[in-house]
Amino acid sequence: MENILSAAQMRDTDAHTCTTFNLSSLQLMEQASQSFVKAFSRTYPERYLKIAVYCGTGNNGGDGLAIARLLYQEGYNHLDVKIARFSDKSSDDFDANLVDIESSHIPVAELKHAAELDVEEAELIIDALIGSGLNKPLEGELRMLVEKINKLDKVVVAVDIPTGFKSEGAMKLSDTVLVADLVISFQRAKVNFFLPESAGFIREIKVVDIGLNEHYIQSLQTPYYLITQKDITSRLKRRAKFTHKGTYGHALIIAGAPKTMGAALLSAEACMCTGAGLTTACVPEEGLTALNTRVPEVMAILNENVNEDLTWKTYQAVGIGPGIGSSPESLALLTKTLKEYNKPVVIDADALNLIGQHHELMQIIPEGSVLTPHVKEFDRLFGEHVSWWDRVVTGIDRAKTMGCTILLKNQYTMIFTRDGKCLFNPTGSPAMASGGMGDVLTGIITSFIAQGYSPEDAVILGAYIHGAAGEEGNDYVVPASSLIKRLPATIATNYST
Ligand SMILES: NC(=O)C1=CN([C@@H]2O[C@H](COP(=O)(O)OP(=O)(O)OC[C@H]3O[C@@H](n4cnc5c(N)ncnc54)[C@H](O)[C@@H]3O)[C@@H](O)[C@H]2O)[C@H](O)CC1
Ligand SMILES: [K+]
Repeated sequence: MENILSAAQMRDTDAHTCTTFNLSSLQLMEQASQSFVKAFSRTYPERYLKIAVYCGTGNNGGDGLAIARLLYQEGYNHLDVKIARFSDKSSDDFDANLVDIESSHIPVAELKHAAELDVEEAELIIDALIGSGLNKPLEGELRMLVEKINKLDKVVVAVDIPTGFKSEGAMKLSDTVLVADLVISFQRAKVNFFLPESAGFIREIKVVDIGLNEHYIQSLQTPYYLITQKDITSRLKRRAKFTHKGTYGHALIIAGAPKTMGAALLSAEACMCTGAGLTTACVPEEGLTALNTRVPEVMAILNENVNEDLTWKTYQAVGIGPGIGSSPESLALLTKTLKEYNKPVVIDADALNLIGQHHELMQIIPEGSVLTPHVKEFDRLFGEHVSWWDRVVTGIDRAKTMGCTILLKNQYTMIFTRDGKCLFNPTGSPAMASGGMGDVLTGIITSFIAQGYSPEDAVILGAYIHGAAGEEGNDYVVPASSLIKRLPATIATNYST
């Protein structure tokens, strides 16, 4: 997994890299600027593009000056630099780069006030005003300048971090941020890039290697990690020769009510297609024909007969919740499951809402269980939150205190582990924003547990594979039932590469 660093850890790595690699901070700035220019010229190869580089007077501004010089050398000759000099402070490396640029042919203008900016001829603006050094919300002249640039409606490419964007901590949608079409960020994505509030400020992100000491970075402690494909390949086990259905476990999916049988069908079919040796669905009698017709591979027990028909030890994994509703019978079934199945349970949808309404059930959730809420279910369980950052804080805390893995669904789904980490899943697409997706995920995770994966690995694999299957084909929308059909192939591609 890739660890995600705080701004302070980034500064620390910066200094450590200079010492261990015998580099000056100016040389590191040059490396970072070269990496930016490489990524920039791949995205915007047109050398006639009119570009304005807006620089602050710290190291982000220093990068901006070096970037302008390097772009000019690369043939981007319709280029000018604007320096926002709203204070007397400047960094040494900014000053050094200013000397270099002043001896070049690039026009440089200094703004002492935001009001001095009237027309902007450039088609594209490079934002090098402030990066990771942001220490308070934008105000005064800088805020006015950023608001003015935002109104220009130009393409904006930010250096490292958009000006005014906090790399960690709670964001407010009312914050003033220079809205970026693209952020070319140094070495690691910043944690707030993964939270939904960032959508209003950032359209696309590219992370470039600037030559920081990776060995050192990996030694740094952080609660935040990004899941990579390697984590999936290293976890997924091949199906060995001479194995049989008994090798891959028997999963029980408790789902569905007469009017919401679709949830049970999707969940059970996803469980089967993820590779559980056997899948049984516990459903109402009204759903039996649908189940037998739609997924003949899945066996059934009737939820009204559970007391006679259910033998817990038959099942290596149990998933409960999709479409069960909130009837007293569902509450009784959930309570029975949590009390009697003394292994981890995958808890989703209506089961989470029932726990939200009957908080005493929290106490009987088996150790190691998996909770898979979407944002509303998360808030019903743990209380209202005003920002996604606050949810991250709560998720980390609750996963530890409950001894459970909590998966909070999102564009970058967050997985809170029992040992206090927050893992971001990179796969998935807005095409997956449609009904039934969560039911499918419950089936996938339950299936991986039945096959012998630990609940935490099952969640990591489940979130990644679910998202990867949704991305395939780049479709406008992926109905949950089509995603299920892709699962066997998606799993196979991820263990064979
Ligand atoms: N390891 C790396 O990632 C490298 C990063 N580089 C670049 O350096 C910046 C960070 O530079 P720094 O000098 O620390 O800060 P900034 O340039 O972002 O900010 C300058 C300065 O601005 C002041 N300030 C902060 N908040 C406000 C505010 N709200 N209003 C007004 N002024 C404000 C504060 O005093 C800051 O110090 C990083 O993003 C990269 O672009 C290196 O070039 C290479 C290695
Ligand atoms: K910036």
